[in-house]
Amino acid sequence: MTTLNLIYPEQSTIRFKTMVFPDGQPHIKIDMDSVQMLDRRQPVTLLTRVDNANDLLTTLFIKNTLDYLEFEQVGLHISYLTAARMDRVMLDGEPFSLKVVAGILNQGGFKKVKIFDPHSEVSTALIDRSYTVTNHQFVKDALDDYFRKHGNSVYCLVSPDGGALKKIHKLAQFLQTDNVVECMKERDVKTGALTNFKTTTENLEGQTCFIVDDICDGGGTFAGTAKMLKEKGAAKVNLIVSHGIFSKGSKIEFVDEIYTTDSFRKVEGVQCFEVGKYL
Ligand SMILES: O=P(O)(O)OC[C@H]1O[C@H](OP(=O)(O)OP(=O)(O)O)[C@H](O)[C@@H]1O
Repeated sequence: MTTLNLIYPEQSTIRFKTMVFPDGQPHIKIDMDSVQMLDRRQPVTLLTRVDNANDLLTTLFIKNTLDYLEFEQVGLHISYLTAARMDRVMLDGEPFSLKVVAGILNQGGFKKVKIFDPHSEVSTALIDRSYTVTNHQFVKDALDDYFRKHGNSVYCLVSPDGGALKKIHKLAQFLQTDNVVECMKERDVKTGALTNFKTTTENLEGQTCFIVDDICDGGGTFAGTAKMLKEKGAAKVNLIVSHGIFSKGSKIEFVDEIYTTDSFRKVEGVQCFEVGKYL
């Protein structure tokens, strides 16, 4: 596969240099020697994080460069998509950010777009020719790693809220388990405050729980959920999140171990897998 890999440049088939001009404009230069021998009718995949406005612009600049070079089939693999959480107008006076980001990506005219564990189906609904790459294999790898280190034990998968609930049963099917604990939380979208952590599961005595979700930002969702699970007897509460932002650090109260990927950035102090394997 021919790749232009911004996440792991050393693995890129097409070599390039990225830079930022003094006025802040991002720029890319493709090493023409590395494209000379390529058949431009064959597919090229651009792998990138789209975690800020400059990444978005760089992505479109690269597509434009490849268009000029007459590559015919350029696909885009996105490890982390900025604004994926803003999948509706949350409050009057705020934008529908994901719609804007999707509109920009659609300008690129990519042949196919794959997104690793997007926050909701709104991303693939708005982005042309786009597909979700599920978290299934990543979660399986995390569980295998955990049980290799700690020995096998009875475990349950936990969905912490409504967003995660939509995905957890397909994951459970993939992992061939039916031990799923459904939880709920409430978020005040004005203040971000989290309250009302609850679940209908009564007893988790001795269980090893794995909370599975797309993003850990400040970690409040997971501290609140883990506290509740431990009050119900859980022996261990671990967290598996595809995208580790960890805006308040990677130590989360009541959570024992954390698995994430470098989809957003490489995270120290937790088990951080390379996202490239899953894209
Ligand atoms: O680490 P935190 O700061 O707690 O944020 C992470 C949570 O935020 C997002 O969900 P959101 O609250 O937007 O709800 P939803 O999944 O039900 O849409 C995400 O899916 C996590 O559940």
